[in-house]
Amino acid sequence: MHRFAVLAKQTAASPGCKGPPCRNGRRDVALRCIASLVKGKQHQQRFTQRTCPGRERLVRWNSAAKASAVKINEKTSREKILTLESMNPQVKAVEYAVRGPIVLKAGEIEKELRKGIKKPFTEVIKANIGDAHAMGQQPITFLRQVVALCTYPNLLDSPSFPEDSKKRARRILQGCGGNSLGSYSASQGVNCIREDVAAYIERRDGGVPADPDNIYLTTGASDGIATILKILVSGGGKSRTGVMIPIPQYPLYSAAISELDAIQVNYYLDEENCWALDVNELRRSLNEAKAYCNPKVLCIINPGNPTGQVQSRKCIEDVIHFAWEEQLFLLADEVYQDNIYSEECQFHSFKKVLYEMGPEYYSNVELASFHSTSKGYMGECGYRGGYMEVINLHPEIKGQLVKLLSVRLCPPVSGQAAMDIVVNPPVPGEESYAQFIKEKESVLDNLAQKAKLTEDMFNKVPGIHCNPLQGAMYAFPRIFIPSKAIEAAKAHKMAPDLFYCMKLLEETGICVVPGSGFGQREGSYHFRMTILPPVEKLKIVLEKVKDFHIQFLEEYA
Ligand SMILES: Cc1ncc(COP(=O)(O)O)c(C=O)c1O
Repeated sequence: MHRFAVLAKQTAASPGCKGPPCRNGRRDVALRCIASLVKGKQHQQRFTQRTCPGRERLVRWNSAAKASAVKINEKTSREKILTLESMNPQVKAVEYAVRGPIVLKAGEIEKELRKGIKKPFTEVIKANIGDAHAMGQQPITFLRQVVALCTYPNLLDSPSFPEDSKKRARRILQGCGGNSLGSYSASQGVNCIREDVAAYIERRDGGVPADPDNIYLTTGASDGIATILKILVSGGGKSRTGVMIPIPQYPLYSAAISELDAIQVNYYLDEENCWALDVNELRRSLNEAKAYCNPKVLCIINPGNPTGQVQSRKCIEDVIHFAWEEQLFLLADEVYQDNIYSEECQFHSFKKVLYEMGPEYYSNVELASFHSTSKGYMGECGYRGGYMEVINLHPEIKGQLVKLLSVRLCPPVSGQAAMDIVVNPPVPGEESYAQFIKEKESVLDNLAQKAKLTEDMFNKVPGIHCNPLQGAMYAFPRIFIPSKAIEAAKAHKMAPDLFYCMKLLEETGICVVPGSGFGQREGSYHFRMTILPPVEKLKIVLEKVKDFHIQFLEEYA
């Protein structure tokens, strides 16, 4: 019988009992007694019903045991090994605004709303992150059918699934060890999926060859980007690797650079010119950086996050030429390659432009480009699927890359299967084609409509200016913050745009990310908002932002 139960019985049976032995201060006994307090409560109830004379003593004993355990904890607890002072300073330096303080606050407000605490709004609208499904977007049926079949192959006998989805699923399963998504794949990814990725790239790039051996399936694009950066960073002092990133940037880059203790080298996008990338600015940034580090990586995000611009072919050529001239390793983040809304813009992959620039370029420039299941029309962020294509990599570095990837075994195989459907969707003549195209176009048309709506509505608000949203999923409007508000922000020890976004959240329930989380020119202020909410909700959000902004300007005039 449990020690406490025995003691409790004794106490109940004998009113003269001196109580449990933990009174003598023995730590082990007291700790065991504390562990049994829950059981003790059951006994207490029984004693109460029986009006047991030992009850009082038992209650006293319970509180004595609790008190002695607290003292023991005080005496025995040692200093933590892992503290803010002793932790990895590179990890401490990491910041990721997209899920930063504003999002924590949004979580707190949601909890308060659930508890029934009254607010000037009834729900928090999380327009802070590019998560389409979280905003109600429905999955692409064919993708989910294939993943479902791969996950539960018994469904392959079901008449509810179209034959083309079954064909895809069988092929993926055959590529998986043991015909199961539940087994590890090769570290570089399932072979047949890498073949499908290579075939997709060739189609996309008008026949420019792609070698499956250069394809690495990844845990979302984030994992590919972080892995390549890890291999690239070396040296100390002035030889430390400098990584050139756009400002504003997607904070995965600054976070990975901090974590690797590399040097962040900023180049600014030209807001006055629709966030275009100007090679003169790249040159300025590179030349300045050479004084304090060894800049050897140039990151490009196209279409841009948070800025939504789509680079022209000419601009891409200039960038490639610059990278070739300055011997920079190019990282082309192309996760929004399907998200182009402006009719004047077209997606050009860095790989294609590189090939078209001729052998001097395509045999020399080292390029890693990234794609993902998370964005586009599918928005399957949760599957953590992605790939990178790396070209002109030194053969020995290829070996090092595979070694590094193999330490983490493999990316999620379900994510690899999802990636396969992104690169190998139904084609004309297949049973699922019509539905697939309808769903895909519906999502993309809807996003295009919302991109235009957002730009137009923001530009009607005095003190807000929004560049055209040519691509991706975000607006990054510039906001005028009056000097009185800047002072108020200082008094709250907040960046002015964080102060603005906090107030927006607290007064309207709309959660957006301050521009300072992405970087912006000194003295300019922005926020990033996704255009993913359904149209009617987006209209409400934009109206609320408008009203808030006008009131904010009045308050701090
Ligand atoms: C520009 C950019 N690159 C990479 C990522 C990471 O995507 P994934 O979910 O594939 O890791 C994102 C996500 O928002 C992004 O916007």
